[in-house]
Amino acid sequence: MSTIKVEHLNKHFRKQKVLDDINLTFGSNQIYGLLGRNGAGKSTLLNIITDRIFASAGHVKLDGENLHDNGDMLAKVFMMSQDNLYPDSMKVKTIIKTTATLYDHFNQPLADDLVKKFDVNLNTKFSKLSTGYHSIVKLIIALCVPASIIIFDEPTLGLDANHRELFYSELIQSYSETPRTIIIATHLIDEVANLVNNVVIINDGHVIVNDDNETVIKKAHTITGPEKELDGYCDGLNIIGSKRLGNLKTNYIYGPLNDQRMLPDTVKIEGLDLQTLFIYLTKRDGEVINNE
Ligand SMILES: Nc1ncnc2c1ncn2[C@@H]1O[C@H](COP(=O)(O)OP(=O)(O)OP(=O)(O)O)[C@@H](O)[C@H]1O
Repeated sequence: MSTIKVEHLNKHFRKQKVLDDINLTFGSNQIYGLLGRNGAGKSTLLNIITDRIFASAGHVKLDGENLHDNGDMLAKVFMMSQDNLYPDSMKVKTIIKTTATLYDHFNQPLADDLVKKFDVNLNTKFSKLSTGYHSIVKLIIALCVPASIIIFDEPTLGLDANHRELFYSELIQSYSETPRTIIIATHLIDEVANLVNNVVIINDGHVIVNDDNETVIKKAHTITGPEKELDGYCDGLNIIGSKRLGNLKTNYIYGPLNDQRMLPDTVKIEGLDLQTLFIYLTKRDGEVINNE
């Protein structure tokens, strides 16, 4: 069991309220996508979970025990972020070796395999690695440590498309061999949409979506038709955005449809992908998307 509970969490930096009464459960052996716009508070939340910074109020518990200042419990949580934790002059092979000595069950065969697959030069100093390889070295370590909760904060920063694909497939492979709780904060929503089984969206310091992937996608619809028929059909539904193309209008809906209502022949309902859903749910007042 490794369940993280975030309870009534608040964080301000001086007068700026960044997290406002956040309540979340990250369940055992699930993969979470933590999504939010720039500055939404994702890294702040993850830094509080891993006790790198303090909450202004509230708690984070792992299996019922407070994580704050709790070395035994914090040892079960590993976070890969863009923060540099390694000395610049340290060679990659020393970083991996040192990490392996810190963890009893570090997966050395996997580390060796990933070094080959990602074509990492073990003799390069950390400071001399390219941006992508900085991320790759940290990803390899995150995949090999025996923590029961692995957090990735922007794991693919700087990775080319081939290396991103490789990372996602290695993550799935590693998860299927050793299930654990995984939280991925990312802006590459399309790329993780089929990888995560739960979606958490933070906006302006609040959780606005917190559900399993299937439920989220079931509630998300694109409905298109001539304006009058479309608006009649969509009356009372939760319309999160609209756009017009010629004589046709599209409404984006997040929430239940009205099953009792007749669907006009001219109106078509389709699914809505996670990225488009995210864009409309987090759109700011007055912000223009897609020439709406
Ligand atoms: N140490 C700090 N001191 C002051 N303000 C901070 C600090 N850390 C974060 N913030 C502010 O808190 C807000 C949330 O930042 P955070 O890094 O958590 O967002 P994020 O969702 O991870 O964003 P991004 O996707 O751009 O990385 C931002 O407005 C940021 O400027």
